[in-house]
Amino acid sequence: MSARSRSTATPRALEPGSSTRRFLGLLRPVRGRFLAVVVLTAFGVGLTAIGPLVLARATDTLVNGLLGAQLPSGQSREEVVAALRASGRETLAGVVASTDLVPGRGIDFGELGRLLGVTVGIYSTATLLQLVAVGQTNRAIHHVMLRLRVRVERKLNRTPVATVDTYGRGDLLSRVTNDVDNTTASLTQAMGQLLTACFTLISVLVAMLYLSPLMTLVTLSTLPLAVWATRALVRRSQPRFVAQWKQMGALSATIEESISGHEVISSFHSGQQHVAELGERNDRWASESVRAQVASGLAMPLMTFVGNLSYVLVCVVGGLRVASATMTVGEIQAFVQYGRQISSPIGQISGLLNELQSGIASTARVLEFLDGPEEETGVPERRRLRGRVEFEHVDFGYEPGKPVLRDLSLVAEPGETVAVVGPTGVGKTTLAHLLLRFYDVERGRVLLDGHDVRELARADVRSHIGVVLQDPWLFEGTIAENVSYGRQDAHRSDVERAASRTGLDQFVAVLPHGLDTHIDADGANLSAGERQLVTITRAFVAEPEVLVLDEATSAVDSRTTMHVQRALAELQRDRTCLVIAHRLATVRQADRILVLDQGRVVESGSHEELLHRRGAYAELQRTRLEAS
Ligand SMILES: Nc1ncnc2c1ncn2[C@@H]1O[C@H](COP(=O)(O)OP(=O)(O)OP(=O)(O)O)[C@@H](O)[C@H]1O
Repeated sequence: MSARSRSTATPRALEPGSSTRRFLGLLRPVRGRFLAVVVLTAFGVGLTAIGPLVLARATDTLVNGLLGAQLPSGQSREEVVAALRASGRETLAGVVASTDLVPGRGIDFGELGRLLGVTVGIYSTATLLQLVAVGQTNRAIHHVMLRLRVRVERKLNRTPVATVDTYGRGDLLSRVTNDVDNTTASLTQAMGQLLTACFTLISVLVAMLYLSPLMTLVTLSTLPLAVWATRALVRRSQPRFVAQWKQMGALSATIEESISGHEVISSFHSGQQHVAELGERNDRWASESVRAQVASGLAMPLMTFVGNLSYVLVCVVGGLRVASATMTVGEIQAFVQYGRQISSPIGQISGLLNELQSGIASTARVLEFLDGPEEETGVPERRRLRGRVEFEHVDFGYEPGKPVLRDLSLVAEPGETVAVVGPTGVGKTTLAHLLLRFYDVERGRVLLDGHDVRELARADVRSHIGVVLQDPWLFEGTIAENVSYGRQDAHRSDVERAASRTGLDQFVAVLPHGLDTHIDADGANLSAGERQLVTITRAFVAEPEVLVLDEATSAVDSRTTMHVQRALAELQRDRTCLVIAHRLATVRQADRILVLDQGRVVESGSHEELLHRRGAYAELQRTRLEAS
């Protein structure tokens, strides 16, 4: 691979800080809705925090009534307190002094009912606001997710082949599926639970401070312990989550291999070996996953423990405060409630931050892919070329220090059929990769009608080159859709004309819906020959000036060979044709045969000329004949 293309093909890793920023940046397109969610959540949670204050009043009304009913009427509260103190009942005196009861008066049910009504109203409104916030959150996240998936889909279509190779197909698959899902789940949590937890923390803190700064301090005295535990857990779990998602990528790669190579695996009975490898990767993923989950799973029990500690402190100190008449029983009850309300968001925030780490790690992987190099887009200029192909002193290697082509030069004149032969792995297919700009040369030039292909847009180059590969690629859809894939603006008449020229029409005539017959993914319900006829017809529709045939007839059964040969001959007529020949039987008709060896063209001529010369080609023929 060239130094230039190598540097652009390598994906860059994101800085940890910038990935968090960009994770939150995903919410930018829905900022209006996000703001609405923030406001709704703030009000909803704020109301919930007011609830215990009203309930405190209700409790005090109850305590006042219960105590008051037992005290003699006709005395003032102060007189009752003094009498209790005189009889040595200090604690009860303190409790009575902390209230505003009227001796002899029982429970004020009217006041109690009103307070309970207010409480129900507060909690109902809070629930309603939070429900609306959840609805808005879901809509916003749905929108963000949709945009992200569209971006990923677009990017996939623009990612250069070289970059896909760099990631590895399985890892890429995992980035665009698992990591996108995980990003979405984390955003939902960040926008929902995390927001609620943060607002709860703030509003409860304000309510507690309003009631009693001292008791607030007592309630929060366990906070440093909670913060320390949270930070320790986050530090431990973040690298574990990154490792977990990395292992998930590797696992997906193995699964993808076993699906795409299913037939080969079955035919070589190597299923067991594959299962073993899958098992090993699965184990590695499971072990990373367990480590990550154990680290983050410790958060909840730890926070519950800290919460309970604070509860005990509030009860003890609160009891003393009531006895010393500085607080009411209702207020202490409110603090018990607040203590619970505040311990839950502290625990939640730590747990959610842990999960967010996993989401941010996934986002970094998705963004790394989205930031990766891409091919220029745009509609190719549709102008006719003569179709002259030239490789001029080309040097190229996929990996540094491993050259494949060395100072290679060749010319295919317009309309000429040039076959390239040579030992396996010598670089024949690489010629097609360079011509199509899947990769760029390291040194030298590849010229199309005299233009350096690197100076033309990739889409432009490819619009002039038709490719028929060894392994026909078909997608799920009708035969006509598969054929017209060769040219976006192809009409039905173009498809029909091409089908009649390649003979595909005769094959589809017996199918139930002709050209509109639906084919499975990869054309599994067609024979190999039929699949190839479809791809040849596809190349026909595109009307390219140059054709690359990658040993197009190798996978064809004898019944269809003749048809495919005829279709190919028709396709080759009046076009420059580069035949990447992996078998020698198919090259005899070529105008010229080039023999590649050690990265160079070592012989050139017609079949007869080369045989006569008794050089590399004759040697290749002889070894092949002996081998067969
Ligand atoms: N994407 C890639 N990344 C790294 N190396 C590659 C890549 N594609 C091919 N190669 C290597 O480059 C060399 C040339 O490969 P190429 O496919 O061009 O050979 P070929 O002559 O077409 O072989 P065959 O006749 O067996 O198909 C081989 O050593 C191959 O292993």
